[in-house]
Amino acid sequence: MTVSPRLPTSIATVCLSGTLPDKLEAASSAGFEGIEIFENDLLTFDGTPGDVRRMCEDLDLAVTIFQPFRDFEAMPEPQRARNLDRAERKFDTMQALGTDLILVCSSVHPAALPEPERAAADFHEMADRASRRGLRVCYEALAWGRHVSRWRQAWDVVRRADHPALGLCLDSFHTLALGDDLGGIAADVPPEKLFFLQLADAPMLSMDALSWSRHHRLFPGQGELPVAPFLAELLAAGYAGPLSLEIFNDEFRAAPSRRIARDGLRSLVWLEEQVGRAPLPAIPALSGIEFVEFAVDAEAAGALGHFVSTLGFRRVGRHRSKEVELWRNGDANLVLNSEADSAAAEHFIQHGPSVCALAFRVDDPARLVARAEALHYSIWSERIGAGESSIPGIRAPDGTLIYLIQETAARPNWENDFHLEAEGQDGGMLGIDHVAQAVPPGMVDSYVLFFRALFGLTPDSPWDLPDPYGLVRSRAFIGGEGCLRLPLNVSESGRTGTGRFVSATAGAGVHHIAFLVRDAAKAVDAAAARAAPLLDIPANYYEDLGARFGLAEDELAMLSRRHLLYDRDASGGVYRHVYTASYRDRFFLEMVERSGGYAGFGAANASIRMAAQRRRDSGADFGGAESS
Ligand SMILES: O=C(O)c1ccc(O)c(O)c1
Ligand SMILES: [Mg+2]
Repeated sequence: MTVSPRLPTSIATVCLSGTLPDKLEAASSAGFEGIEIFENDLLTFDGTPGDVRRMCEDLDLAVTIFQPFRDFEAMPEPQRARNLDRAERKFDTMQALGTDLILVCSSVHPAALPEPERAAADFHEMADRASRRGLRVCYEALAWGRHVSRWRQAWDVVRRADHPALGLCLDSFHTLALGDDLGGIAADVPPEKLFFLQLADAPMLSMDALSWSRHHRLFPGQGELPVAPFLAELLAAGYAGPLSLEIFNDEFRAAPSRRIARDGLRSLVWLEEQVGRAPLPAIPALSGIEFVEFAVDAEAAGALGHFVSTLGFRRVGRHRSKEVELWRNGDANLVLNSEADSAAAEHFIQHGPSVCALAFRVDDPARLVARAEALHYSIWSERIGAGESSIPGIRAPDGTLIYLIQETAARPNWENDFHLEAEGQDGGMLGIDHVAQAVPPGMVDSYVLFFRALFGLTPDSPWDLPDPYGLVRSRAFIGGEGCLRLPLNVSESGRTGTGRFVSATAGAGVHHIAFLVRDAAKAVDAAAARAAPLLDIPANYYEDLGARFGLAEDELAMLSRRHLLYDRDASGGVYRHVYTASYRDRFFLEMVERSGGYAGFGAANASIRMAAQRRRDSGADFGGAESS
């Protein structure tokens, strides 16, 4: 089979924030080849269409389409004649803009007639006038169109109109939102009638199509619609025009346009891989989190070291050439980095004591780096001393580094980089179970794309977690057959734990690290003996737990005595877990025991945890100098 060359990329101005020049600049600098000029962006611009054309030429952007032209077809006179005049005026604009294609979306006008032959006659006339100027027209079914809402109805009109300057525009959202598909399009529609393609994804929501479309569209890969099969089918039918993104999204409109444009281009690179067009370096096997690295200064390193020591961590190594400590409990590693002039130091200045890097174990780091580059993510390599390991890092959307550690049969060789001081002792932890991040509302979709497109993580079902001061929405991303678990938490309220984290640290980042233990009860007893700042859980919780799960009295007493939280899934898998108070209102730790294949995160207990943390934090926060 011959692999066709990749199709030109394009993005609609409506996807991006800012003025028209900002939008063009962002699209061009992200690497798009084409731009859809959304009419409103032209109307609000105080230059001429010719100025827009020149800006696009300077930025190497082709104007792929001018859109939308609304409420055109099947109107009674005199609106019919007026609409054709209106079209002529828009043709003038198109010529000045330097595009030959206009999109007409299906009419929502109450007076539009339900007669496809009338619509076809109008389109024949419009296309005829367009073709006299070397222009073309394409017709798109809006999911909420008055008489035309499906692509087959739009095709029926285009077929009847039978004019070479008239074709179809397909938009994945309008088709997929109605639960429709492109079934049979290759048999019915000749390729030369497939004029334009708009790509958009969206989360599954139950709401009317118009509100869904105008506020919740996403780039392909960020939502849940089957956009890749949609594209594959259209390519099989012979579509050869641009791949153009058309996203109406409230957060995109407010976010920095360059980040959003970059994500858009990434989504198309990923989509072309999904449909087998332009393969990327394959995703290597991921097998867990080798370490979590904190950016600290000397003072914070002391306090944080004390904090984690209450969970049984011990300092086991010092870096051979840098101010970096390795703390370990069993197979869980924490790195405390206070080295000046490093990525960690930069992170510390911007965010204070916080997680600046995660290290994933990967069977082929170089291949993942190549994939990251193909997806336009930035790569970081830290300055190293002689003989030390060079560990590649990838920048996450908030600037946190994801280091890639070569997975080997044995544990990675920390000896290269660290003087190990206290080997041999084992605090018994089995590793890092999951790492949750707090993300500001406008950043979530960037993370979703990062996790899915780069690492191939799959999203778990979303959860609403009620904090006493607002709702936290949570969604975990899972990879490596469950070895890698990364919940993302977002809150519109600045007063929730998640919201306060985001403002305290000026950005996104890790606010919770869970360690896997063999026996939660033993782990709690040991931590309590070290005066760990564990949360107090109210008696009401255990009352309800007993009622919900029918736990035996002695088991319930065992849990409540230790303030252990408990969850059980439908197939009997059990989760026992305990949380600490937060470290300076920033992040907190958890110890978890999983049995019977439990795969969740105890989401049912999150509200109990958040309320307990607020009680705790409004009293004495654990600052490291003293516990409880
Ligand atoms: O929401 C709209 O009106 C609208 C306009 C033009 C489009 O291409 C579209 O998909 C939707
Ligand atoms: Mg559209």
